[in-house]
This record gives sequence, structure tokens and C-alpha cells, in this order.
Amino acid sequence: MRVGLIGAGTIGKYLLDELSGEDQDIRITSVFVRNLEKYQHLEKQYGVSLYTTVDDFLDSSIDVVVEAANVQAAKEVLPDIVSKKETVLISIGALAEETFFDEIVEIIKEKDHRIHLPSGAIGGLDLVENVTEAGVIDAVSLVTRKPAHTLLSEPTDETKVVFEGNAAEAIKQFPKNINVSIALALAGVGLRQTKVTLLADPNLDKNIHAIEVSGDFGTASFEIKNNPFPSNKNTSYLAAVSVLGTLKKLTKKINIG
Ligand SMILES: NC(=O)C1=CN([C@@H]2O[C@H](COP(=O)(O)OP(=O)(O)OC[C@H]3O[C@@H](n4cnc5c(N)ncnc54)[C@H](O)[C@@H]3O)[C@@H](O)[C@H]2O)C=CC1
Ligand SMILES: O=C([O-])CC(=O)C(=O)O
Repeated sequence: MRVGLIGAGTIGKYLLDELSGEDQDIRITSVFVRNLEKYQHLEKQYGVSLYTTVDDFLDSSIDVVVEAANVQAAKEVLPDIVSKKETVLISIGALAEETFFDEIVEIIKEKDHRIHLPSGAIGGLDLVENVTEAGVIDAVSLVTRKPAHTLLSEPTDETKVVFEGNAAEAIKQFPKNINVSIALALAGVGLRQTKVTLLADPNLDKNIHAIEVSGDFGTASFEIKNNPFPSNKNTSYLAAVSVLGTLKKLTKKINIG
């Protein structure tokens, strides 16, 4: 499977490290960048071709596109990508606006393409999706706790609630920090019904996501204590791992969950 990558930052570089080389079943062959000079070294290092226009990138010989840029970039390029390719989207917040979501769904239905949303820095989405499809879910909440300096510009001595509301509002205010809430919302009861609390904790060096689900099926609680990437404290290591996992699932004959 030949993969086209958008965004060669923390997650993108992790994927390049894992998925380059002739002998790989899944291999990144094309990378879309804005600044050719800055990323030129990737060509030699990973044997990839760089593209600066979306059209050329999509016309290169790739089977699937992985977006690992950011919510705004994803929104800009998503209609073009999904109309031509299968897509793995990690900036899931790009799908938070209802009209845009509907537009994308219309395109993928017409083109018979799929979008794959990795579980990112959380887990348990299979359960949430199952109980939602079966109509046996009542409520979902997410409490995210992050190192204070990744959320606040000023230092703080005590834990601060920086957001309390629903997933739709959370991603508008924190597009770089709470993509997980949109994955949870899309798997479950929707953006307005998914409760989100975001805490800035000065004594923390991990990104912790606590999920509570309840309904006729029973209750479920998940807590994911994520180690951040050393090079990017905003991003959990698991987020990158989940993109790799999603790509590997695309090639498997037995799917779990
Ligand atoms: N669903 C989840 O659990 C998580 C989702 N994310 C999403 O993944 C994204 C990527 O994360 P990281 O790799 O840690 O971020 P990063 O900031 O390290 O890397 C992003 C890269 O994308 C590039 N970029 C930005 N706009 C672009 C454009 N229009 N075209 C091409 N490249 C562009 C940047 O230059 C940078 O190299 C985040 O912005 C966030 O939206 C991140 C963590 C968790
Ligand atoms: O990496 C994380 O823990 C979560 C994150 O940034 C996001 O959901 O956007």
C-alpha cells in the first residue's frame, strides 16, 4: 500500500520512520509540504517524493492519504483528498462543523471512498460506537488533563479548568488540543451531547484522558495516561501510534473491534 502524507511534523516523522524502505508492505512514497526547501532532506532520508500542490500530490501513485497537519489545513484540503483517495484523518476536529461534515459525507458517498479516523490519544471507541449503533447509550463525558504550560500562556500554581462545555465548543476553542473529543463524539452521541472538561495541571507531565460512558448496556470508564512526544509536549505518543495502527488495519483480513 502506497501512502501519501500531509504534514511532516511530530506524527508525520514518526510515520516516516516506521513506514519507509522498499521492503515495507505499507510505505510512504509521497509527502505534501508547503515549503520545499525546508523538507528537501526527506527525499534522500526516506526515499519519498515531495509535492507542493495538492493536485500533483494526489495524482502521484498513492492508494491512501494520511493527514497529519492540523485542523485548519485538513479543512482546506479534505474535499479534494476524499474525492480522489481513501483518507486517514488525525486532525479529526476538521469534521466538527455540521455543514462541512455533510459536504464531506456527500463526496465520499458519491465516490465510494472511505475516511478512517484513528482513535488518536484515546481508546474504547469501538465500545462507544457499538452501544451507540444499538441505541443503548445515554451519556458520554471526557475529562482531559494536560500539563498547564501546553494550554496556558502564563504559569500557574494550581490546576485550572480552561474549558467546560460540549465537544463542538471545545474544538473551536482548542483546535490543537482536543481532537480526541471529536472522535469520541462522532463515535457516540454527537458533538453537542458529548461533555468535555479540559484541565491545565501544573504538576503533570502526561496527557490524561478520562472517558465515562453509560446506558442500558451498563457503564464503562477508560483512563489513558499518555506519555507526550519528547519533541512535542502537546501531542501524545499514542496519537502517532494510532495512525500507524489504522494504516495496518487497512491491510488486514481479520479486523478486531
Ligand atoms: N486525534 C488525536 O488524538 C490527535 C490529533 N492530533 C492532530 O494531529 C496534528 C498533527 O500533530 P503533530 O504532528 O503533533 O503536529 P506538528 O505541529 O508537530 O506537525 C504538523 C506539521 O504539519 C505541517 N503543516 C501545517 N499546515 C500544513 C499544510 N497546510 N500543508 C502541509 N503541511 C502542513 C507543519 O509544518 C508541521 O510540520 C495536530 O495538529 C492535531 O490536529 C494531534 C494529537 C492527537
Ligand atoms: O495528544 C493528545 O493527548 C490529544 C490532543 O492533542 C488532541 O486530541 O488534539
